[in-house]
Amino acid sequence: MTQKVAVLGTGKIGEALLSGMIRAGWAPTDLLVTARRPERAEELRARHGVTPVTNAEAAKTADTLILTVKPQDMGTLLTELAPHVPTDRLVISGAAGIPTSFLEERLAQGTPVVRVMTNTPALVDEAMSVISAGSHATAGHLAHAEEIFGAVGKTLRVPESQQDACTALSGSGPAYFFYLVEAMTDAGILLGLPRDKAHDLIVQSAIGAAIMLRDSGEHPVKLRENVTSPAGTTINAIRELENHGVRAALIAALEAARDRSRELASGSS
Ligand SMILES: NC(=O)C1=CN([C@@H]2O[C@H](COP(=O)(O)OP(=O)(O)OC[C@H]3O[C@@H](n4cnc5c(N)ncnc54)[C@H](OP(=O)(O)O)[C@@H]3O)[C@@H](O)[C@H]2O)C=CC1
Ligand SMILES: O=C(O)[C@@H]1CCC=N1
Repeated sequence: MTQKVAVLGTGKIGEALLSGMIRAGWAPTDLLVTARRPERAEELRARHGVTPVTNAEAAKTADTLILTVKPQDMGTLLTELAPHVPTDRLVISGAAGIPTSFLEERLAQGTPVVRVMTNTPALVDEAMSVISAGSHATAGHLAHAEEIFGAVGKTLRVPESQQDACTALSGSGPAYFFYLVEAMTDAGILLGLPRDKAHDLIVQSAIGAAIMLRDSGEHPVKLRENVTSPAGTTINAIRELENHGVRAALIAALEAARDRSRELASGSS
């Protein structure tokens, strides 16, 4: 029997997931979407050939519901959905901070819930999605969530107690790398390079470094040491990074992201 999947609140992350599922072979006719604005629903239909429905219709029709609204909109969406979700549906939450218990308390007793934190590289099938079971989710439900999110990249199962930390690392993670590229491109301009050349040099260096990190099996310290020649250029840069507390700043930044994820747990702003 065909499994229907509905993405509810199809914004940036919902659409990234949806497009990846279609690239991976899901039939658009088996994918339902909901949106708050009619023009957004039509945009999704035109772009992907998926079927826009109401939240209630999605709840009644789809076997799996993936909720990709903002944490602050989750309470309202669940209030609307709750009367319509049969307990044999799998409900997946993609929202930062929101614990599975938040959904379980608002849905019918026994509804299986899975929490997933993915990231925007889903757009290029290189997402990192971390997956945790709620109290009624079985191994089969987790495997189904892995199948869906596996369409857009890697998946990893973690205890739910680690979800806020994972949100800080990989959920928000791409933003830190974009920020670094932005800052390093500015440095290139200071050093007299045209912006487009500086951008290309930094992006290719980032891609090369990322592939080495993934494929070489070497520790990042060893990879950095290999670049850092005695009395050379790199060590001068590293000294400045240490002088400016960049390592401490990153630790503090990720701690702040983890804390914000915890704050979002109640779904309030
Ligand atoms: N952006 C990211 O990098 C990541 C985001 N996330 C999580 O994904 C979720 C979505 O984030 P993102 O995609 O960036 O946000 P978006 O605002 O792009 O997407 C959320 C969408 O939900 C719609 N919406 C809100 N309420 C309803 C409703 N009741 N019924 C139907 N649609 C509704 C919004 O409509 P409208 O357009 O009218 O506001 C919007 O299109 C968040 O919970 C976030 O924590 C997780 C990982 C990474
Ligand atoms: O900034 C946010 O809250 C979302 C969650 C992870 C990435 N973006």
